Amino acid sequence: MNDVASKVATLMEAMPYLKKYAGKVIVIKYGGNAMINEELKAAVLQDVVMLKLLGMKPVLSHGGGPGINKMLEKLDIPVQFINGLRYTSADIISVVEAVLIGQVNSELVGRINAIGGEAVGLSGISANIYKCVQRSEELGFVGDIVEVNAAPVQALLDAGYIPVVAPVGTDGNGQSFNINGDTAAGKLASALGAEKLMLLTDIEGLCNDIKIRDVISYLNIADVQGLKDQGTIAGGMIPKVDCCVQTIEEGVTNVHIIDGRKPHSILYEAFTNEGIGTTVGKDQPSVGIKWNK
Ligand SMILES: Nc1ncnc2c1ncn2[C@@H]1O[C@H](COP(=O)(O)OP(=O)(O)O)[C@@H](O)[C@H]1O
Ligand SMILES: CC(=O)N[C@@H](CCC(=O)OP(=O)(O)O)C(=O)O
Repeated sequence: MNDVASKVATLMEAMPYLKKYAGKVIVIKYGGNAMINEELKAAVLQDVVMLKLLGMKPVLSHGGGPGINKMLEKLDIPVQFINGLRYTSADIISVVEAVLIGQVNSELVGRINAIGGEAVGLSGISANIYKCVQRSEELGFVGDIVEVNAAPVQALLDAGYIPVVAPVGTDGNGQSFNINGDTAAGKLASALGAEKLMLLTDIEGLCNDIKIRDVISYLNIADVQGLKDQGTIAGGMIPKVDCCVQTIEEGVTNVHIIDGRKPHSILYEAFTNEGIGTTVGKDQPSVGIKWNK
């Protein structure tokens, strides 16, 4: 195929997906180590703007854990995670807000706007978007979301803006809570009735073995407990997969864990027949699992 023919073929391959996703809400979770590299960050934000230009309603729900760690180290405050969640003292919640809202959110908004999108930055504190209760004494100011007020985010989408949302919530009485970025993105996707949730991460997808990187291309949620029991789903993948399961149970049908280190992974996932990473669902048997039996 010559060069022009192959470009046209790529566009034609995208056609059914463009039809399927037109006017639909697509929530993208961006965070972790996939956020550190500047070139990749530019590619992710270009993809988000591209989705908007192609007629979709993208929402960028971000994390920023590495930035929080860096700031805590500078301040000589110890970093501690319990089952993938950050111990968040009164001092640490101030740092979390400063980094996630003051730095990460405003940087992402500025960069989207610089490449032609119209982004508006919010956190879950804005209009009580993420109403929380304390998760446990042990974790300090970590919140469990008990209610999502998606109306302000929906209003921004309907007005043509790209909402960029930080994972900080509130008890509604002025106390802020730290929320895992994946959990917040999943809850927001469910509340918006999103067509698709994409969780960008720093690995190819859910793997049988992270040393071999053999990706499980389709994960039926019925197999999650078995994979946890045999130790395949571990570490940071636990809250990520739990979030996928909950989001699917709440009615979002297209949920994907994809490699945020691969440039333009969002466009690959959305508009190519192969897709990439791990699709999580409940409609077909898992593909690619190796059971240790
Ligand atoms: N079975 C698995 N497949 C892929 N990654 C896994 C698996 N088990 C544990 N992990 C770890 O989970 C990490 C991703 O989780 P995390 O670092 O919390 O993501 P992010 O910060 O991108 O949100 C991977 O880098 C990997 O080290
Ligand atoms: C409760 C909790 O652990 N909150 C996370 C919020 C940020 C986040 O999730 O960032 P990534 O997506 O970049 O990891 C934290 O403090 O690190």
